[in-house]
Amino acid sequence: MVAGSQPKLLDVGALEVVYAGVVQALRGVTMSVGAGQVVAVLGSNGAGKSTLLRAVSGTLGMHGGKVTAGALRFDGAELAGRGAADIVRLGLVHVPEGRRIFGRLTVEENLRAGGMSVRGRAARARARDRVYELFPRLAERRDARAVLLSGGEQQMLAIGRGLMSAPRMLLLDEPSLGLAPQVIGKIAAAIKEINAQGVSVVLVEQNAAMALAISEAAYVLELGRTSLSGPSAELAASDEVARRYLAVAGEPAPGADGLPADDHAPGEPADEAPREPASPARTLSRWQPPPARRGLPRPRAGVGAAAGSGGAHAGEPQ
Ligand SMILES: Nc1ncnc2c1ncn2[C@@H]1O[C@H](COP(=O)(O)OP(=O)(O)OP(=O)(O)O)[C@@H](O)[C@H]1O
Repeated sequence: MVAGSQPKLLDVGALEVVYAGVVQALRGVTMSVGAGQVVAVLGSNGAGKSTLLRAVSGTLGMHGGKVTAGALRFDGAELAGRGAADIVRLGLVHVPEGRRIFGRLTVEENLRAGGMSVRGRAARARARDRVYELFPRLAERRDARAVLLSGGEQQMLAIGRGLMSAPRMLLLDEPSLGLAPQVIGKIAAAIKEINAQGVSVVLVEQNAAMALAISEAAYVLELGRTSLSGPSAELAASDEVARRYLAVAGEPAPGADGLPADDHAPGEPADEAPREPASPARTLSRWQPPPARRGLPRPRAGVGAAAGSGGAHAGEPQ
C-alpha cells in the first residue's frame, strides 16, 4: 500500500502518453500521492519519468507530447485540458530537469520571476524570505548572477523559484543530477524540510539511494510501465531493487536520513562535481550488472535481506 491511509492529493490512472503521434512513452502508469507525502519515481533513462511529470504539470505540449488515455486528478480537480499556468494556480509546481534558471538574472530576480503569479507584495516577500531561510546560501548570493552560481546553488535556486508560488505539491525532476555527494545531501535535507513545511513532493531520481531514503513510497518505471511500487523502505530492502538500482560498489549511499556526514557550505568549490552524473555506478541509466563483487561491501545494511519482499509489487500499489 502506498497512500491508502491518507487522502490522495494526486491521482494518476492508467496514463498513456505519445510524443509526435508515434512514440509511446507511457503505457498505463498509475500512481497516487497522498497529502504530505514524498513519493519517489525511479527508473532508467527513457523509462518515462520526465514524461510523467510533464503530463501532470501540463507541459507535455511544449515537448510535442500528448495524453492519449488515462486520468489525472489533483485534489479532485481534473487536470486534463488545463494549461500549465492554470495547474500552477492549483498549487502544482514542476521543477524540470536541468535547473532552468535565468543565468543573466540575479538570484533575487530569479526568485521574483518565480513569484510573478503571487498576488501582493507582502505575500511575495514572505515567499522569498521563506526560500532564503531554507537556503541561506541563496540569501548570501542574492545579488549574484545565476550563471555564476555553483551547480548546487543553481539547483537550490531552481527549487526556490518553484517554491515562490507557495505550491501544495512540488514535482522535482532529478535534483541531484551532476552534483557531488555532499551537495546531494543538502538537497535531500532541503526536500525533507520543504515536505515538513507541508508541501507534498514527487521526486524523480536516478539516485535511487537518496530518493528511497527520503521518500515514503516509490514507483519504478520501466519502458513506460510501472514495474514495481510500494513503501520505500520495503523497496530498498528488496533484492531486486538492491541489485538493479542500489548497486554502488565501494561508494557510500547517503545515510538513512539521506544526509551526508560532510557539511560543506554550498557554493564552495568542493561542492560541485563535474557536470555529469556523479558516479556511473549510482546512475541507473549507466548501471551495469556488476561482476562478481569479490568481497566488496553491500551498498546498504539490510538490502537484499528480503528477496521478493511483499510490499514491492508490480502495477497498482494498493
Ligand atoms: N520530446 C520528445 N519527443 C519524442 N520522444 C520523446 C520526447 N521526450 C521523451 N521522449 C521519449 O519518451 C520516452 C520517455 O522519455 P523520458 O524523458 O520521459 O524518460 P526518463 O525516464 O525521464 O529518462 P531520463 O532519465 O533520460 O530523463 C523515451 O523513449 C524518450 O526517447
